[in-house]
Amino acid sequence: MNPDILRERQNATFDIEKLTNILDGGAERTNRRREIREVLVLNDPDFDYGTPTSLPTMILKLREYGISDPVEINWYKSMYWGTGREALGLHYVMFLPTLYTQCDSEQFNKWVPLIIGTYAQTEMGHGTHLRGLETTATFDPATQEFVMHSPTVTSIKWWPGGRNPLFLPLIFLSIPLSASLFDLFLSGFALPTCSGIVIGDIGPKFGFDAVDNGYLKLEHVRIPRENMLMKYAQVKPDGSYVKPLSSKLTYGTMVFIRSLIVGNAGIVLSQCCTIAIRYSAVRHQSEIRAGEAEPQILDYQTQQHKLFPLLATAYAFLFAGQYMIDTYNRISGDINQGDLSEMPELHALSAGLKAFTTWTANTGIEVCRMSCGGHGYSRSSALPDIYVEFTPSCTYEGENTVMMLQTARFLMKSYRQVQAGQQLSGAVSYLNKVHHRVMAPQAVSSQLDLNLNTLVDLYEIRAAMLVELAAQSIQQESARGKCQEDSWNNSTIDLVRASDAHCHYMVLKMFRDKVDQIEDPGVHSVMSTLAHLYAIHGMGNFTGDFLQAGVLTGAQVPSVSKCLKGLLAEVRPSAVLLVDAFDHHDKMLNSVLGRHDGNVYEAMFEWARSSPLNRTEVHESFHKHLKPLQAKL
Ligand SMILES: CC/C=C\C/C=C\C/C=C\C/C=C\C/C=C\C/C=C\CC/C=C/C(=O)SCCNC(=O)CCNC(=O)[C@H](O)C(C)(C)COP(=O)(O)OP(=O)(O)OC[C@H]1O[C@@H](n2cnc3c(N)ncnc32)[C@H](O)[C@@H]1OP(=O)(O)O
Ligand SMILES: Cc1cc2nc3c(=O)[nH]c(=O)nc-3n(C[C@H](O)[C@H](O)[C@H](O)COP(=O)(O)OP(=O)(O)OC[C@H]3O[C@@H](n4cnc5c(N)ncnc54)[C@H](O)[C@@H]3O)c2cc1C
Repeated sequence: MNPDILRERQNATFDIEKLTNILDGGAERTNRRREIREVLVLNDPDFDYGTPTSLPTMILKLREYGISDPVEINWYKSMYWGTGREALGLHYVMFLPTLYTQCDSEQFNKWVPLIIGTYAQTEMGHGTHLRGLETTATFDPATQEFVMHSPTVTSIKWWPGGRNPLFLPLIFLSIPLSASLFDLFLSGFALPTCSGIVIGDIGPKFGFDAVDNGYLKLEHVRIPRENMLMKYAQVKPDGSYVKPLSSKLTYGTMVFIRSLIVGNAGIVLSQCCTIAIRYSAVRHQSEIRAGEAEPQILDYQTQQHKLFPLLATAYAFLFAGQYMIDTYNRISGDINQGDLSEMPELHALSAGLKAFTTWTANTGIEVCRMSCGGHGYSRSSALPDIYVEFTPSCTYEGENTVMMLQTARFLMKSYRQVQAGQQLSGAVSYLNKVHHRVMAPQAVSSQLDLNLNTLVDLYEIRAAMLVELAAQSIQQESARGKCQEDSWNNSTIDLVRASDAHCHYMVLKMFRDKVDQIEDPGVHSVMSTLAHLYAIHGMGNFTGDFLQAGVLTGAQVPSVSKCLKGLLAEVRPSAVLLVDAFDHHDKMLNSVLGRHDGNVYEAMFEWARSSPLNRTEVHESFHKHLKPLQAKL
């Protein structure tokens, strides 16, 4: 083991295993996750790590081991495939959940055990604006069929992931059927028997290469009436239409996946922090004091400033992910019982946190990569591949700006309810105080009150102020004679800023609540330090907001930076231990720089030597191209 890494792991001030258990949701979950990883994957003789041919093996293994719990499926898949996306991802996180939530019982029993499918909602002309989708579904009572058709080039279904070229069970959305906006259809197209179907691949992408994103053009293709997913809405044999409780129930799968993405952003950021911080502990470069040995780059304050706030953010997002999925499960359970009262709040929370966490993680991955210098640009680091695979999450499952505006819609509606004298509950209850809050600066002293609860309050006031400013922008636009829609559009910069601040406050609050639950003194102490770092770092980035909200004075601004520097130094001794607690296995991380043993240089040389370009002493291209040319010169 690299001596630097060894030294970093001595004198731990907290129990790493206990922190890993907290991240997993308990010791039992940690043990089960490791059992799946060590026994069912790594020690399985049939396991050939991540090669395409192993996809069928993976499916059969999941059945052989009786792994059916969605989270355990994901543990198995992520061990099998490492940090990359894989062809079945969409099947597990969109196709199956749609069947689970949108099929009636007869359809569920008929289809769920049997098929692998994709989710074809987006069209070439519309991804965000679902009410603009053009694919038609016309019911033919004479044959009890729906005629599916792509009337225009822009209506061609575009992007469905995992588009199996042989058998194409897919769920797709078509344009409105009477009062309902969308209905989901399951259409088992076995290509040889279905004319009128044109499918193909949409071509090379920025990444996401393990997933074959395709296109689908339908020319008056007929499918049985029974293929409409009928849990919430039905078309009867006589063609009459039974409306769903809410047209938004069709959007349920998107809410589910957005809820998952929040935690996934934390996982991906934790992977990158593991790589960059372990590497920074073994990389020596330049000198701090002339004549002395080259220091670990982790001892440079700038390196700590790049990485430690991201480390804190990774923990924050992992805890936010736990909160989000728990909230999703609770509210979707109520929805299943017919209680839709919290559906708007679930939509607003999942949409906003999905955008907030993916935007931040996306930027963070690049900071981690660049903090590793040239070796960060090498594929051996895994960081370029992680970035390429993660960055579309800012676009898919709801383009981030649009998602932030959905949250803003909910915030504006809540603000208006407060103005009308209503008492709010839930995540926006802080708006109840928006008119009564004394936004006086803290005590005159130039020292910041570092109590975590106080910091959460400051973020709450900042969010409330920005919500009010956005609402006032809309009111001012209306007062200038603009229609409601133009008033909204002319305020969308403020609206996104308000949603971002709302999400920032929510994430810090969740972090604080999680820290409050930690009983082990050592773990509580180090997590409290990270939560403070997360809050103070945010105050440094958005100082203007806190000044404008009147909760920070000009005299206190220098202490924000001073406090930040102190927290960076406080985290330094525990940095490697904090990434060890993420418990990412070398095989899954697949990074020469992020190895648990820190033996980077030896592994990098071996990695380079294994390159196909190094299979022969002299590359074949010399004999094929250069040598003949030299002979002619
Ligand atoms: C089974 C496995 C389980 C666990 C495994 C564990 C972990 C898994 C591990 C990793 C997984 C993590 C990450 C996944 C990684 C990758 C995923 C894999 C592949 C990704 C492939 C990508 C697929 C896709 O992209 S699918 C297509 C996605 N498309 C969208 O999201 C479309 C976005 N657009 C919209 O949602 C809507 O058009 C809109 C923007 C919301 C606007 O719609 P509309 O114009 O109708 O709405 P209005 O703005 O007019 O508002 C009307 C009204 O409706 C309310 N509303 C809107 N949406 C919703 C909703 N979803 N729910 C509830 N209510 C909604 C809105 O609030 C308005 O209400 P009010 O009028 O009252 O304000
Ligand atoms: C890797 C990947 C995989 C995908 N997999 C699937 C899949 O399996 N199934 C599927 O159905 N789809 C899939 N998609 C498609 C994805 O859901 C859409 O790309 C996404 O919903 C965005 O829609 P769009 O591409 O039409 O972008 P647009 O909505 O056209 O966005 C373009 C720009 O317009 C802006 N904009 C749009 N509307 C508004 C508004 N109301 N207010 C302000 N700004 C606005 C956006 O902010 C953005 O800047 C995938 C996409 C990617 C990248």
